[in-house]
Amino acid sequence: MLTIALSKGRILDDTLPLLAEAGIVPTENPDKSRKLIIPTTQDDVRLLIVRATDVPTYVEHGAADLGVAGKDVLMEYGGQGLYEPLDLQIAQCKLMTAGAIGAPEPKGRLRVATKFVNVAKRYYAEQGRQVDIIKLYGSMELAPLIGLADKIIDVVDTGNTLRANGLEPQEMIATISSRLVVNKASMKMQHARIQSLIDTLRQAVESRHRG
Ligand SMILES: Nc1ncnc2c1ncn2[C@@H]1O[C@H](COP(=O)(O)OP(=O)(O)OP(=O)(O)O)[C@@H](O)[C@H]1O
Ligand SMILES: O=P(O)(O)OC[C@H]1O[C@H](OP(=O)(O)OP(=O)(O)O)[C@H](O)[C@@H]1O
Repeated sequence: MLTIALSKGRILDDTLPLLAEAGIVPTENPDKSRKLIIPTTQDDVRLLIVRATDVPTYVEHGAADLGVAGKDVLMEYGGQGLYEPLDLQIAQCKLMTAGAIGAPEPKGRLRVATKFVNVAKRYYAEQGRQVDIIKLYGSMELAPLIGLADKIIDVVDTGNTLRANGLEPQEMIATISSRLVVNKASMKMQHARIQSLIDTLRQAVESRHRG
């Protein structure tokens, strides 16, 4: 059995057409179903529906053989516990700092609100900047508006969410897309099978970006 961990929403929506190219189609609509284990048209392949931030955990521990996770989530998760063989070039966005439009740069310690605590620590440590990181789980854009923080670190695509809240994008930390991740033991034990799936997905990604 091959188990693939995916999160509902944009990752699922953008990954299903790629899996379909490999002949893997869920037997029920994962967006509508309440089930968390979804069989596919291939008897020996199933999907696990997990939170986006939990995908690396399922795959590193071998609860799933493969998964799809945003590079932002992988950077925050850290470690060397996973193979990351393929950029699926989906869910593309940027990880950025942002602050209130026109706000002066604070002189002393910077207060930064984010759900990417580890990324934030690393980023400011590299710059030698003293910061207080404030962990949030969502609605980050609120923090500078309400005086909880000077800046946020979040993913930005169109910039509409920032603009709607009087914020502007500032420094670019990383360009982001979703990656196929593979459990290390699975990659050894089921090498031929997983490698052939990676090859098929790579071709699907390449042909999509050619035409
Ligand atoms: N507006 C966006 N445009 C493009 N890609 C995005 C955007 N927002 C997030 N992403 C990417 O898609 C991935 C999944 O995002 P999604 O919104 O589905 O989950 P999440 O809300 O981050 O996770 P959770 O629901 O567990 O908090 C993110 O990790 C990021 O890489
Ligand atoms: O720059 P933008 O295009 O506004 O995208 C950025 C927003 O997208 C994400 O939220 P969410 O997953 O809620 O995004 P969604 O609104 O696209 O569903 C993210 O947390 C930002 O708030």
